[in-house]
Amino acid sequence: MSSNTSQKVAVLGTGKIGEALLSGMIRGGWAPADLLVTTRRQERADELRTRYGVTPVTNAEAAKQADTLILACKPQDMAKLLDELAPHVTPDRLVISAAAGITTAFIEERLTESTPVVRVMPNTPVLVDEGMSVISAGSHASSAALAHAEAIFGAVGKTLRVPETQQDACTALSGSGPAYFYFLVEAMTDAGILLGLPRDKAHDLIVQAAIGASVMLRDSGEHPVKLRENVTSPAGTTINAIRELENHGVRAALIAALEAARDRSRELASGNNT
Ligand SMILES: NC(=O)C1=CN([C@@H]2O[C@H](COP(=O)(O)OP(=O)(O)OC[C@H]3O[C@@H](n4cnc5c(N)ncnc54)[C@H](OP(=O)(O)O)[C@@H]3O)[C@@H](O)[C@H]2O)C=CC1
Ligand SMILES: O=C(O)[C@@H]1CCC=N1
Repeated sequence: MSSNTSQKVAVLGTGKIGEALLSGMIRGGWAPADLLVTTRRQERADELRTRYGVTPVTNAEAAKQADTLILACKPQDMAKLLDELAPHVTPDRLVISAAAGITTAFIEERLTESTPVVRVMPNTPVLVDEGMSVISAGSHASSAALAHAEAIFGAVGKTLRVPETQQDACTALSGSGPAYFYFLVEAMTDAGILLGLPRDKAHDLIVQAAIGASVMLRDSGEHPVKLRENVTSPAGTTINAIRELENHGVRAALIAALEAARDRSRELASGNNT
């Protein structure tokens, strides 16, 4: 929904993801006058007002003034935020949570009965309009509510609807996903250093390989196995590297890593917040 509908959207807990979303919404045509933000620290509120022209308010004011409330604090801070909001949120509001692990039921049981809640798992490429936001409806969210969430998060990348039972898995794959690629780039750049390349050249080579491979994955329609086979010449260089990756259990490590991320997402929902 764009600014000409005069719907107000508030981002509550405007940190990294909240700001990324806010900046994307403004790029996508939302009027800063229709965007409210809440923060814990005054200096952060001032920073957001100066940078984007949005209006900092308290959580209670956000609930009173905004039609859509996007909860973007850490899962560990969610219960406290909901305690502050609960007296002020009426069921004509749409509540969207971007917090890992937090279920729509967790939110619904703390708000006025029948308040529509949508759970979204974005990722940091929303900063460059290449995000992926995975969206699920709570028990009182209509298809219009889902479409509204899609309009907001669709301004900064793609969206995908899934049943909420798949959200923890999607968090492991997509929410955390960019971190794994950065980790690979970091490790492969170190390999370049070992092989005698200057760090800046190694970095540029790996980043461009990542961009080229990503565009081919997205646009070629080929299976990743086929794309990898095309690089892997008989008795060539690549197969020697692949053998080492398999010897070191990299495939199994990735499977175990994503399973651990999925499990942590589940834990956050069950109140294990340490
Ligand atoms: N980072 C990522 O890649 C992704 C994060 N997420 C989810 O997004 C959420 C935010 O993550 P991220 O942006 O990284 O975290 P940040 O810590 O950057 O942002 C959270 C913000 O919430 C503020 N805050 C906490 N409690 C309150 C409150 N009661 N009232 C107002 N503001 C409050 C914090 O203030 P202060 O700065 O003072 O602590 C902080 O600025 C998390 O739930 C995370 O699971 C989802 C997808 C990807
Ligand atoms: O690490 C985290 O918990 C958050 C959620 C997904 C990405 N970052």
